[in-house]
Amino acid sequence: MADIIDGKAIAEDVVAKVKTQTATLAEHGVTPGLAVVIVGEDPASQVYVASKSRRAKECGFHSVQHSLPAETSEDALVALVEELNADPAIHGILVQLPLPGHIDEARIIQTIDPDKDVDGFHFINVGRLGTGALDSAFVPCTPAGAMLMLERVRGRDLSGLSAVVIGRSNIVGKPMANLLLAANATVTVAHSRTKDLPALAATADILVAAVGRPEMVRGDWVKPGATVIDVGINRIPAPEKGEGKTRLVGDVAFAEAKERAGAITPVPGGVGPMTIAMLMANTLTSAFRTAGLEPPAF
Ligand SMILES: Nc1nc(=O)c2c([nH]1)NC[C@@H]1CN(c3ccc(C(=O)N[C@@H](CCC(=O)O)C(=O)O)cc3)C=[N+]21
Repeated sequence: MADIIDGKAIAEDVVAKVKTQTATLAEHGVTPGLAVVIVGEDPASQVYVASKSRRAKECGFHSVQHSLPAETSEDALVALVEELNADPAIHGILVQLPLPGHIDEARIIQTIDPDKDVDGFHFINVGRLGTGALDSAFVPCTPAGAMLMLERVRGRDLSGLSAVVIGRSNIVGKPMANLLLAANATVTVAHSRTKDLPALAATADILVAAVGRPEMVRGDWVKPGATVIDVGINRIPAPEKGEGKTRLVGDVAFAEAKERAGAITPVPGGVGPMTIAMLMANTLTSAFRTAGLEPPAF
C-alpha cells in the first residue's frame, strides 16, 4: 500500500517559511504585494481566487483583488495589467484563467511584466525554465508544487529514474517535463495521440497525470513502487452523497493506484493546496529580487 503524500502538510511547511521570510523582508522595509485579477463570475474560479487572497493575507502580504465583470474589454484588462506592472507595491500579478472568450489570453499574459509574472506563463519565464535559468525564472505554481512533493519521496536528484508526464499543456505538462529534466530524470511526455499509453505509463518510476480526465489512469498502468503525482482536479456527480451533489477526483483512479504505487498524491489535499502555497513562494521570491536580496530556496 502506497504512502500518501500530504499536500496540505507540505503546503503548510511552505507557507510557514514564506511567513518567516516575509518578516525578514519587513526589516528591509519591504512587504510582498500580490494582485489577483478575475474576470467574470465562474463559481469555481471565485473559490480559488478567494483562497489565494486569503493565503496572501495570512502570509503578511499586501493583497489586492480585482474582480471585473465578464463583459470587460480586452483593452481595459490590458490597461489594468499595465497599471499593476507600474505599481511598485505589487510584486506578483496573477490573472485567473480561463478568461472570457472575447479576450485574447496570450495577449494578456504577454502584457504582464515577466518579473512580476508569478504564474510563470510569460514567454520570458518559459524560456528561462526551458534553458535551465532557474534562478531568474518564475516556475508555474502547479508543477513547482508537484516537484516539492516528489522531492519528499525521491530527493532532489532524479538521476537514473524514468518519468512519464501524461498531458502537454503549457501550464502543467510542459513545465513539469522541463523541471523533471532539470532534476536529471529521463522524461517522456505522453498525450492523446500516444500509442499504448497504459504500457508506456507502466514503465515510469515517476508518473505524472495532468490531463483533466477523471480517473483515467488505472491501477494496472502503475509500475509497482512508482511515485504517482495526480495533478487532475475534476468535479464529478456524486449521487451517493445526495441529489445534485458532487465530489472531487483526480486523473488517477486513486483506490486502484494506491495498491501498486510506492507513494501517491491524493485529490483533494494533494497538488491543489501546493499550487496556492507556491504562488505565495513565487510572490515572496519576486519581492526579494526587487529588493536586490537573494531569495530563499524552497
Ligand atoms: N492564472 C491562473 N493560475 C492558476 O494557478 C490557476 C488559474 N489561473 N486558474 C484555475 C487553476 C486552478 N487552480 C487551483 C488551485 C488550487 C486548488 C486547490 O487548492 N484545490 C483543493 C480543493 C479545492 C476544492 O474543494 O474545490 C485540493 O485539491 O485539495 C485547485 C485549483 C489554480 N489555477
